[in-house]
Amino acid sequence: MITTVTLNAAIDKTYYMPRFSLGRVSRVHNVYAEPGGKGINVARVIHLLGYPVVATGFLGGSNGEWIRRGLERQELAHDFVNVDGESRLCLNLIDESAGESTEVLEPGPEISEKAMEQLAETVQRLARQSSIVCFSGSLPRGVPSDYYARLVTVTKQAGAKAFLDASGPALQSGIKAAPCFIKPNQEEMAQLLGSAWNEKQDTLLEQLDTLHQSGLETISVSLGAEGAYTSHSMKRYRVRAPHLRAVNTVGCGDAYVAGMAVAVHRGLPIKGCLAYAAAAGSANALTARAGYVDPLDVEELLGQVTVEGE
Ligand SMILES: Nc1ncnc2c1ncn2[C@@H]1O[C@H](COP(=O)(O)OP(=O)(O)OP(=O)(O)O)[C@@H](O)[C@H]1O
Ligand SMILES: O=P(O)(O)OC[C@@]1(O)O[C@H](CO)[C@@H](O)[C@@H]1O
Repeated sequence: MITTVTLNAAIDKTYYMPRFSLGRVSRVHNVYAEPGGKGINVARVIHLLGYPVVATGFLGGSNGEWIRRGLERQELAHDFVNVDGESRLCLNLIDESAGESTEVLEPGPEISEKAMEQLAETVQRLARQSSIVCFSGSLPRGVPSDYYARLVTVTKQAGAKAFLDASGPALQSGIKAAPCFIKPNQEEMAQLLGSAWNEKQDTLLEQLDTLHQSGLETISVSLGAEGAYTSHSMKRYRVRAPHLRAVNTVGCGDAYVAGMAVAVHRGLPIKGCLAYAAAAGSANALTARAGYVDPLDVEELLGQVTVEGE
């Protein structure tokens, strides 16, 4: 099975409105409310693709209870640690006339030392039964930036592969534990390398090699509609995503991670993994909800993804 870890779970609300203007009243005509946060999205996409998955992390308060009930409705297996305080609400405001999305993300609850210990034990137990453990998203308050590194180490010691999709100090510190796979987008990659991402710049590619030397096997820089650039064991690949009419691109990165996890779990060769990950990411863009794919879309888009490289 695959385990996903969401430290900062959320009720994801997506508001569709004809027009959104700051400082004005905006009326919403369509609302979706879903259990979310990046790792929960990854788990849902893995489940929709037909593979066994368990979601863990922290849940708190009545929002946490709402998320738990939502996971049950979606038949998603879960094993969360209860915390004091409230799990957060994340808003995605979609302005249909401009075709723009604005996200408003709460910081999440304060996490105690005791809850962090409990989650480390849960991750160790689940990792022993898993091929892959995916860590995704921001850190709620009180969680130190090296917590992902600790959980990645626990995962590797338990014999599973660790995937990490984080940003800023959490990513910077997490990669010190050498996860098997990371998926920064261009912005996150620029933060990590200290310079704007440019796949033609040799000095940046050399920095990727330094990351490989520290044990990181696969680095996918996701590029939205442009696809992804991947460095795998010092070999380079360029994936072109299919052209499509995007409905909602929030969660595309999570669907990409889910596709990659499924493909690695199935033992596909690297080019097959990259194509499947991109097809899953692109399929998410076709759905109104964040962190959803129709498996038929994934199969169809797989035929339209191209992978160039070694
Ligand atoms: N507009 C689009 N058209 C086609 N494919 C897309 C589009 N946007 C995203 N994708 C697919 O999804 C993958 C991941 O997208 P992206 O780089 O936007 O992730 P992200 O920034 O991490 O997203 P998020 O944080 O919202 O989950 C891309 O590599 C691509 O395959
Ligand atoms: O604050 P984080 O954890 O970085 O991001 C949270 C979030 O924006 O990411 C998902 C889309 O990838 C949404 O479901 C969720 O609301």
